[in-house]
Amino acid sequence: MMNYNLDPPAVRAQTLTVARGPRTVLRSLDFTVPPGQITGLLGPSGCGKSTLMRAIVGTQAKVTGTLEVLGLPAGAAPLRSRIGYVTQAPSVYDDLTVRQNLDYFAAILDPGHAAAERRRANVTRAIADVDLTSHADALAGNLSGGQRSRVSLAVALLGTPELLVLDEPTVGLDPVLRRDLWTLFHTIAADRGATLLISSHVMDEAERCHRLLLMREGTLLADDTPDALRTRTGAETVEAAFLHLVDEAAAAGAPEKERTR
Ligand SMILES: Nc1ncnc2c1ncn2[C@@H]1O[C@H](COP(=O)(O)OP(=O)(O)OP(=O)(O)O)[C@@H](O)[C@H]1O
Repeated sequence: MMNYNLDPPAVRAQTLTVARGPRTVLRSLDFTVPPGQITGLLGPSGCGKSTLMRAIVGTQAKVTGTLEVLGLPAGAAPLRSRIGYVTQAPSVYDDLTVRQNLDYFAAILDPGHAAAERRRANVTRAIADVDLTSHADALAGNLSGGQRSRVSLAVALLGTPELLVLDEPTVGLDPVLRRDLWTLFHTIAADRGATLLISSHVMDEAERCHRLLLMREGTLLADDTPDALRTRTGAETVEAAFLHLVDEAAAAGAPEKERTR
């Protein structure tokens, strides 16, 4: 398929390798993440999704190879305000209200008396973005799991980031909340032109992404659209396509593994 998107990629990795302790957990990855789209990072638990996200946001040590984010080396200081990152554990203070949580993070992001008005507007907008306006004055400790996840997401949206990196944002949520969050992700991509990189190990969420990076054991099995993956493998679902690629890689890689043992 021709690629008419001439914008520079939001993320570009070349021979990206990451070690954690004595183990190599990402092995020579080559991929790009196109701007303004939702890219899903999918693979089983422990395959390296969080490690890859940490490398992209610049919090991971022992990264080698090339990793450019929004045209700059990953971890470069100017990227801090251009990237929103939500980790798996919601970073929310239970003894503060939703608005107070947002006020706190806004003060770190955009400090100073002169910025007070802008901070207030950004906090109100971020709360509205995640549909929590009616709960703005509720204590975070009294919110449901899904609402707490949305507070974390609102924190990430505060600085109107160009790149949102969301580590398993829907884990543990019921199907209705998961659907609502995916609707919100699509709205953020469409309305703001933001790039979203979203990890999940739930394969049905893959169908909601524009593009997919399928991972297994620190390697990339595929970097494609859901449609192209299904067509290429003759599978009906992305899950079946993933399993097909796992079998294919195992068949191709087994002798190599034996040789390097
Ligand atoms: N602090 C650490 N020190 C050493 N190895 C680690 C550390 N954290 C993770 N690992 C290893 O790195 C590999 C990749 O872990 P990572 O958390 O990136 O996987 P993941 O795909 O995000 O998993 P999950 O879906 O369960 O969150 C795993 O084998 C894990 O055991």
